[in-house]
Amino acid sequence: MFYDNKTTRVVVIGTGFVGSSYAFSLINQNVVDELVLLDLNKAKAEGDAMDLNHGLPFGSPMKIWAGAYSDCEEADIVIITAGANQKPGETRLNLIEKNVKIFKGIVEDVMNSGFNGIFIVATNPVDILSYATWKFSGLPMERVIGSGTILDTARFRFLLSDFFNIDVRNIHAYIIGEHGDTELPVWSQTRIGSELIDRYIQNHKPETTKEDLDNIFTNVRDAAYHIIERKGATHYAIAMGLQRLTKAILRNERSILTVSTLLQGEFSLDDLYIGVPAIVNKDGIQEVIEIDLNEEEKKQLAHSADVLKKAMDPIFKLEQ
Ligand SMILES: NC(=O)C1=CN([C@@H]2O[C@H](COP(=O)(O)OP(=O)(O)OC[C@H]3O[C@@H](n4cnc5c(N)ncnc54)[C@H](O)[C@@H]3O)[C@@H](O)[C@H]2O)C=CC1
Ligand SMILES: CC(=O)C(=O)O
Repeated sequence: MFYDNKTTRVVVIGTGFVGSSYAFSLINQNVVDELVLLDLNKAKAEGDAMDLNHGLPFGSPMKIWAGAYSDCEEADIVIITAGANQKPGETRLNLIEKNVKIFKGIVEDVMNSGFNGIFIVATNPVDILSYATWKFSGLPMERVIGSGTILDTARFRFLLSDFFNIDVRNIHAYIIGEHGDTELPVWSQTRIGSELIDRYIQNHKPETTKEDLDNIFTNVRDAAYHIIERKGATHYAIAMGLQRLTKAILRNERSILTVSTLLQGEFSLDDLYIGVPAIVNKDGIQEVIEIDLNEEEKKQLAHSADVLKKAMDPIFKLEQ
């Protein structure tokens, strides 16, 4: 891996909007030595590999090719961005049946290659497909990571930064729960610089109303609908989030990111993947950070988990 000078390899399965934007983000950040692109539409993966290779004289040396499942054997990370995306008006949960079927085939093919690295899952509904990948692969939960609410947290931090006119890097805030309609903002732990948000408002922007804050969250939760209505897909920001997650793994960064991971009693939840803060290192998930939630946030998280469980139960009962 990168941190111990071994050649690093990432395989991207699904080079649509998200997969190809992720590949572009990876090469611009000099994150990996070898990048393999794989798609059902082989010509698309080949075209992307050619196009990205032609950019290398402007970047750093690396190898990029359109490959096959056998290339997964040597991969540190296989990232799955394949499958259906939402059409205008569709929820992420509407995609469950078709994408679980696609995932069964993909994960089996990856595992048959002898793959023994870390899966990152981005396809929606991402919490349920991460759980499916964990089940289908038989890998330890540490090595199957969903993008979870990494994107929602970024949207939240951006909108807070915009509202308070403060550098986004000084906004410390999390969205947790389902990457979807039942996600929640952790207002009780939100900080601007080192000040809790309530105190920051009192001291610096006392005209802020509850409605202002509610609007910020609503725009986070509904961002995908707003973007899909306008351009059919969201891909740049998630690509950058996936690149950030990849770097945290390959460089053993121990970054705290709101990823989708298996809960085993944390937050009083069990046997589901859901977005929560966790430390990410070279082995994947090092530890879930069980942040303090207030009573309302606990209820909202329990509701989000309940909605996910109800959506996934029929699928996984059928699988058994
Ligand atoms: N987790 C997150 O925050 C986000 C997740 N997404 C999700 O990412 C997924 C991909 O979205 P887009 O890239 O916009 O879709 P897209 O339609 O542009 O790309 C999907 C690609 O998957 C390929 N594919 C389908 N079945 C395959 C298989 N069995 N093997 C290999 N490749 C296969 C297709 O040929 C296509 O190139 C969707 O489920 C979308 O909802 C999108 C944005 C953010
Ligand atoms: C599509 C999606 O999941 C998002 O942009 O949040």
